[in-house]
Amino acid sequence: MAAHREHLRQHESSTHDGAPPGMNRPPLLPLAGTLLRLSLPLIVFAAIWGGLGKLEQQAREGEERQNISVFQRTAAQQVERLRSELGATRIERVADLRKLVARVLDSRRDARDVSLEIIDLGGDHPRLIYQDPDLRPSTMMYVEQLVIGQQRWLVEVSPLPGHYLLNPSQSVETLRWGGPLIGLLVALLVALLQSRGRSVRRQVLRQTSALEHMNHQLERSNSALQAEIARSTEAERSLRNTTTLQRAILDGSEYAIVSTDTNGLIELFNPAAERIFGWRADELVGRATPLLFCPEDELARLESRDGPGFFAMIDEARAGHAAEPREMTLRRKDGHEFPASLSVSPLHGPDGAIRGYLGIASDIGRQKAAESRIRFLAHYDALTELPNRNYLGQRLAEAQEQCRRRGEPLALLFLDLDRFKYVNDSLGHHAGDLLLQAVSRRFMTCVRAEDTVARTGGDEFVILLPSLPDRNRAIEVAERILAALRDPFDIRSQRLTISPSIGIALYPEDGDDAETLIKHADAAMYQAKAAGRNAYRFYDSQYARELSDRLILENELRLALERKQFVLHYQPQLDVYSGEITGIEALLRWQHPQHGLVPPDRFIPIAEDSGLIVPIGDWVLRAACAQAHAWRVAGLLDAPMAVNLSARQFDQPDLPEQIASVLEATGLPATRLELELTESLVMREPERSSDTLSRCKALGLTIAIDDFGTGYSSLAYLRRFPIDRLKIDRSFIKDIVDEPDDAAIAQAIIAMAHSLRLNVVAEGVESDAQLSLLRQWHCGIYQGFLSSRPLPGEALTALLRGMKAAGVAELAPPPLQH
Ligand SMILES: Nc1nc2c(ncn2[C@@H]2O[C@H](COP(=O)(O)OP(=O)(O)OP(=O)(O)O)[C@@H](O)[C@H]2O)c(=O)[nH]1
Repeated sequence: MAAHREHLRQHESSTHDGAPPGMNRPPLLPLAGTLLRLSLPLIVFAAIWGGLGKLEQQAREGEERQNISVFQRTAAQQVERLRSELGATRIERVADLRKLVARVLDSRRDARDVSLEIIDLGGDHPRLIYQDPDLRPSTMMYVEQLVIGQQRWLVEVSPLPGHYLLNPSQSVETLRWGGPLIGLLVALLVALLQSRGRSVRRQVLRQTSALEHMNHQLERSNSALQAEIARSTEAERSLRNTTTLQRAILDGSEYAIVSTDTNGLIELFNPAAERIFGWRADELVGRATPLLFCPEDELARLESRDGPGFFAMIDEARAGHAAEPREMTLRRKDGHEFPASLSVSPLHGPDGAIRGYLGIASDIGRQKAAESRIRFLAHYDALTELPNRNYLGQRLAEAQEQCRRRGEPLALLFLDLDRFKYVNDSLGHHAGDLLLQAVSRRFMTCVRAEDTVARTGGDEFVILLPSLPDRNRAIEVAERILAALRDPFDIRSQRLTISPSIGIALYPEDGDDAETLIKHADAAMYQAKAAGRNAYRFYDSQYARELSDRLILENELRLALERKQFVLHYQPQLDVYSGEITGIEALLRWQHPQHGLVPPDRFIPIAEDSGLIVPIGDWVLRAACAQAHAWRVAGLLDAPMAVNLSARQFDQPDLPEQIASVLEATGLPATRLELELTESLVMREPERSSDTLSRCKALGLTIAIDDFGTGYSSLAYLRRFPIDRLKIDRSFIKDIVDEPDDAAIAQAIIAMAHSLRLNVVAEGVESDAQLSLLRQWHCGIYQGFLSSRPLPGEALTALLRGMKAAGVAELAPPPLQH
């Protein structure tokens, strides 16, 4: 209202001043305004005055014209009368005439209203005959010539004073004064009307502005009302949704939701509550909590057992606070108790007062079980339920501390099952698991209660023997374990035998801390494995060092490929008679950044054991094929390239496809690739080997058996394989000159190979004498230092270029002369 009044005040002041509020009007404007306001009355005044003045003028002129005509008529009558009166009389003299005239005129003086003057025009000069004594100069005059006898007179008639006046009549006079007066009055009226109009306009403006303001107010209230209506519609909708949502939450909740009044009488019991407590809602509504779910003595017990329990929570709810969920034991209808999480919070009515309580409970039995399982798994192995590596660490630390204090030794046995992988591979993982469980149980029978048997991973176990009287006790346990596993296990109706390899480390002599002890026991276990398995070994620092060197080498070997530390050396194979190059063998070398060229026998076994041989072998195959192709393209050499294959490579099911793709990638024809496989490799699984070799052979490759003679296999047996060549191991060639037995064996191999139509290559030929014997025995090809050491690719390329330039095809020394 105050704002409205202020608005009106501002509006009024703006309409009064004729300028918007806050604006300074120039001082001339009021004057101009006043003049503007006065202009209409002035115009009206002038118009009326002018109009009535014109009327007065016309009336006056009319009156004058009328007076003149009356006067002229009267004057003419007077003159006519005079003529008639004078005409009747004989006048001899002017003086007589004058007298007569005077007399005539005087006789009717009283009745007359005009004066006369008669002038004689008969003489030389006009002569005044008669002049009325009452004659007064006048603006009106009637003149007529009067001829009487011989006399010519000019009669001038003038009105007597007071007669035929030209003064306006009363009405004209009224008009004369009435004009300005009426003009003034009308102007005043106009001014009055103007002022009234302005005031009315102001009033109308004020009312209009007030109406507009009210209109605005109305619009505002209208939109506020509409917003309010929309809000309340929305609130209604959301309330409906909330109610549906609440119902859905109550029905769908996995938590038991129970609401009570302030006296603890149940009002609501949701489906989850029915499930959890075993009561139906209709059995409980109106009954009192909490005794339904927890008997009094149980509540008291809870209070004392769990500290601030149920009642503390209710007290908190009564105080208006939602209590933190508490874990407590609750009871089902059938009396069964279960661990639960319960929270109680107050329910407030619209006035803010507490109108009841809401309890939310969940059965945390499974959660508790899961927690205890997690706790268990943090310390125990899930499969065998033996302590795990983590828990072993704790126990070991405790035992060590105890032994240190007591000055007693301690033994750590590291056990790994021998060839456990085969159990998994042949009978499946599940059988492997069952075996691990059975083995664990047997281990437990071999130790005292204070000992710890832990499973540290896979098929590895650690047995901790604290407070040893002496090292014999460790031996005793190790032997007991070996003996315990000697009896077969019955796993899924299969009788299985498994043995362990055991490494033993002693505290304090083999290590002062847990990590070292475990590492050394592990190293000793490797030694037991190396010694043929199913055995135990005490830690031996020398052996451990070697093992550690080997591990270091293995790690370096893993990086060698990507660091491009491998190189190929090539050794030519020569015709024993002509000395021509009939083939090249690719030999792998490791260019170690610190140790220089590492001999293959130092790293190939490691590569094979670790599986690294597969990617390395693949690299060898590609590099050798690429080099052979390069020599062919350069026109330097067109002989087969021999590449050694490891067992792991050979075992790859898609080996032929891999070789085919390498040949395609490098461009080398299959006929220019020879695969060398050791005798023991192909004899491992003869059927599979035969199949793989046939598939390789089908590509067009040549197959050679390497190191022949070392694998104790019979040549007759080898015939079953699709092979092209035999390579006699250098150990047989080495002494053929001096050892007749070796010579006989070599000769026999060559002869038998010939009978089977196989080519024979003698390896490791270093002397002319050896070569000469080989020639005698018709061994077709040889390879060895005698002709060339294995050479780097560039060196052999240079050699081949030299031979080509010299036009020689033989690399061999000149044949010996006998
Ligand atoms: N069934 C089963 N096998 C497992 C489990 N953990 C690891 N293994 C297998 O156990 C085998 C352990 O093999 P290794 O110890 O390396 O080799 P091995 O065959 O025992 O041979 P050696 O130890 O050299 O005698 C691997 O094949 C793993 O896959 C397990 O929990 N259950």
